[in-house]
Amino acid sequence: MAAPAATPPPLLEVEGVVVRFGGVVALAGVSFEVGHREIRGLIGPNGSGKTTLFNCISGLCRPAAGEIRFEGVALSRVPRHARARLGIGRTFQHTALFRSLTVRENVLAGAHPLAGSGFLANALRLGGRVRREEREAEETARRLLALLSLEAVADAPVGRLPFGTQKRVELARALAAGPKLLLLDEPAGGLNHEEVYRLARLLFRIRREFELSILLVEHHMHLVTSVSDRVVALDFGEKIADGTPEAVRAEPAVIRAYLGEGAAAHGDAA
Ligand SMILES: Nc1ncnc2c1ncn2[C@@H]1O[C@H](COP(=O)(O)OP(=O)(O)OP(=O)(O)O)[C@@H](O)[C@H]1O
Repeated sequence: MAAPAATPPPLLEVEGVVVRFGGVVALAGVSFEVGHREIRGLIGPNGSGKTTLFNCISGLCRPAAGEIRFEGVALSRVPRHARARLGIGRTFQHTALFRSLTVRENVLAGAHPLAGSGFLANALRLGGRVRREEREAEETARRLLALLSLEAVADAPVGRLPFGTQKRVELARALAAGPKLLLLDEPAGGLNHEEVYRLARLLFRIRREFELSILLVEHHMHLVTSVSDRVVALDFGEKIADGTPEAVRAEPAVIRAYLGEGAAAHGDAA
């Protein structure tokens, strides 16, 4: 009889991660998982450790203890620059774009073939392959500009665009690199009600079309609870809840963290 097939590991496993900044414990042994094609919300009041956790996953911050695994690979062994190639993409709370370049150039930078081919190979003999990858990158950029409704501003310098549009450019740039996991840091920041609604539909579409998972840091509670399959909540660097959006919203520790002592008896979080 054939042995049962081994279950593949979750896409991302965060295990006992600890980060300290001097006397401040930013993460106090946090553990959770992100499944394949899952939209996972990450919530918590200001200073609860969400950005620090993103920084540990993307390699900007090194945990003092614990481990993070991506498709079973321990990230402590993977340098920061190699994590994008593994399939980890990210957007930032305050965007990190090339402001003087156009929207199209920024998106192309995310998909640039030299990232895959290597400068030396390009210089020596792989000209044909690089040209093909260049064409593919342009096609990817064209598709992403259409998906994110950026065609009309494709040739405008990013720095002159409204913040909400810049956030879409950053999302397009992150997608251009073909991530398996997308870390989104407050994508709804500065968006109006109608734009938040469109963002929710866009996140579902991105998951479906790119077959990826999303870890979403967001203060906009309605967005998080309407798009996430599961939500993890932090407070002062500790995990205080992990489960369905409904269960996490109703969790007394979450209500206390958002609304203060005494609130838990009265209702759910925001
Ligand atoms: N580079 C740093 N040096 C010192 N302390 C830091 C540093 N980065 C974060 N902290 C502290 O670590 C804790 C967690 O901060 P973090 O930015 O991860 O929280 P957050 O949940 O992302 O907050 P916000 O919702 O306001 O973005 C806070 O107490 C913060 O002051």
